[in-house]
Amino acid sequence: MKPIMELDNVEKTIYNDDATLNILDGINLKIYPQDFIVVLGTNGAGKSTLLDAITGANKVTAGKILLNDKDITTENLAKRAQFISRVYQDPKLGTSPRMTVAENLLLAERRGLPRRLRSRRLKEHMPEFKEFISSMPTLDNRLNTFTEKLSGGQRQTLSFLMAIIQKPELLLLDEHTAALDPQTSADLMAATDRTIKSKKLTCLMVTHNLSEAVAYGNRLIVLKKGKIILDLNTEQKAKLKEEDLLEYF
Ligand SMILES: Nc1ncnc2c1ncn2[C@@H]1O[C@H](COP(=O)(O)OP(=O)(O)OP(=O)(O)O)[C@@H](O)[C@H]1O
Repeated sequence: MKPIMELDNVEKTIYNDDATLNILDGINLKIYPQDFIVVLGTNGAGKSTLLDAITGANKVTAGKILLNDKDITTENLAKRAQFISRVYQDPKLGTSPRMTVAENLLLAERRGLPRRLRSRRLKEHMPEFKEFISSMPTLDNRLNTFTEKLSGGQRQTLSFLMAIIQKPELLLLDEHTAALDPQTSADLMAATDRTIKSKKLTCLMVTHNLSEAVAYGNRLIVLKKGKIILDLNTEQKAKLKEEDLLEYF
């Protein structure tokens, strides 16, 4: 099987006045279709820098990034955003507060299309959006609610739906449940997992939550000081227990 994404010896080096920091230090990773890879690591391990390197928010200093065999190492954020989407930790990022849930979904569905094709006829899309949010009970009957009136959990759920509405080649989840209360976080995580499976998405998820890391995904990588120090495949991950991970922290 061909990988969707390949990181080949990726490095991010920062030169300070008196020190050289290897924030990403020779990352080699192949992400295959329908992989759900969990990324764990202590604070400062390089997780956000890795996601920034993949999206193009931060350019790498060495190595190559391939998307479906095409070298995208020098492509900018906007170009890559057609294929790669990201959900952040902060419920305020990713959604427009003064727009309704349905308007936000329309914006996400039309993103990247030429202006003349960005239909303003929201009404026509309502049945489709109703169906689209039906798997997310927390957003039931909320299509006409202004986003600023939603709870943090509802807003994160909307951010997640906006990130997948165009079915990205690669979905990046950047601790997307971390800012929520434990029950809301668990509910969104379970809904995320169901959706990734049913829509056959390919996903890379950063988390600090060890039980989530054990329970979800088919692969697990641990980052430490910019290097991948553990890379478990599906079989190895199936045998994994939470306590096995403690030694890496
Ligand atoms: N522009 C920069 N200049 C200097 N140091 C940087 C820069 N960007 C990141 N770093 C450092 O690189 C390391 C990795 O940062 P990064 O944010 O990727 O870690 P992380 O694993 O996402 O951490 P966290 O779990 O705290 O979010 C940190 O030590 C950080 O201070």
